[in-house]
Amino acid sequence: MLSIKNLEAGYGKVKVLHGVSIEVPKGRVVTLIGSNGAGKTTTMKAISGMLAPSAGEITLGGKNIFGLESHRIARQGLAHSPEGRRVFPTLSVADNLLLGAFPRLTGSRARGDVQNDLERAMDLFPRLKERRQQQAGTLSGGEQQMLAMARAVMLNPDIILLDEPSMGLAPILVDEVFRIIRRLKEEGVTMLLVEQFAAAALAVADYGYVLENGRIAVQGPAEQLKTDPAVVAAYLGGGH
Ligand SMILES: Nc1ncnc2c1ncn2[C@@H]1O[C@H](COP(=O)(O)OP(=O)(O)OP(=O)(O)O)[C@@H](O)[C@H]1O
Repeated sequence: MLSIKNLEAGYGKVKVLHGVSIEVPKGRVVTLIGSNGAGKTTTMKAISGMLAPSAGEITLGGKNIFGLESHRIARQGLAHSPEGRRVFPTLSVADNLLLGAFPRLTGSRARGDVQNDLERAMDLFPRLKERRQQQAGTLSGGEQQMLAMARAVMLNPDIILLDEPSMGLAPILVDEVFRIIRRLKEEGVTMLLVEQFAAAALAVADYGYVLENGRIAVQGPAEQLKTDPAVVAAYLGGGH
């Protein structure tokens, strides 16, 4: 499905990724873990076109998406729910969600029934359903984060990149986010997940990669990583 080979990217002259290779098979959840500054967000941005990668190969369903502009990559069926709360503050919750479907309406992908998808997104995110007419800018931070995630779902994508969906959320909302990820997985949605809660990410994922200083240091089935002494010591110790 999504195949990344020897990806290199950075900011100006500073190289952050030094040849990252990741495979995300169809229907699977793959997690990318690593400490602060390892390059997780940079990897996600380079895949979705928010940042222009400098070298490597990226294909989605066998088609090249390396170096394409982000809106073209979205049309190919890749949704990116970025870190932070990127919503349109003056629009309602429902209109934010409808905008999530926009790339697919203007692209070559099937239009599908947008209204149906809106109802499906509301069912997945009950908190948003209760607030569908509320201005997005007046939602709580956690709710805005959920809205950003729901908007990615609205693209009806082949794959969703989720960058720290639980960041800054109260514990009860973190549980809700993971419940939603689990449900999307049951529906067969392919996901690449970056998460600060490595244990929770490995519990939902099929496979994991550990990024250290812009390189993949360890990879393996999630079950295996959960008991890997180096991974446990660095990422699954107290507090995670
Ligand atoms: N816009 C930018 N300009 C310059 N350097 C940047 C920029 N964004 C990130 N970096 C640097 O790139 C490196 C990797 O950052 P990145 O955000 O990808 O890490 P991360 O693994 O996602 O970290 P975190 O878990 O803290 O979000 C860091 O050293 C960071 O300072």
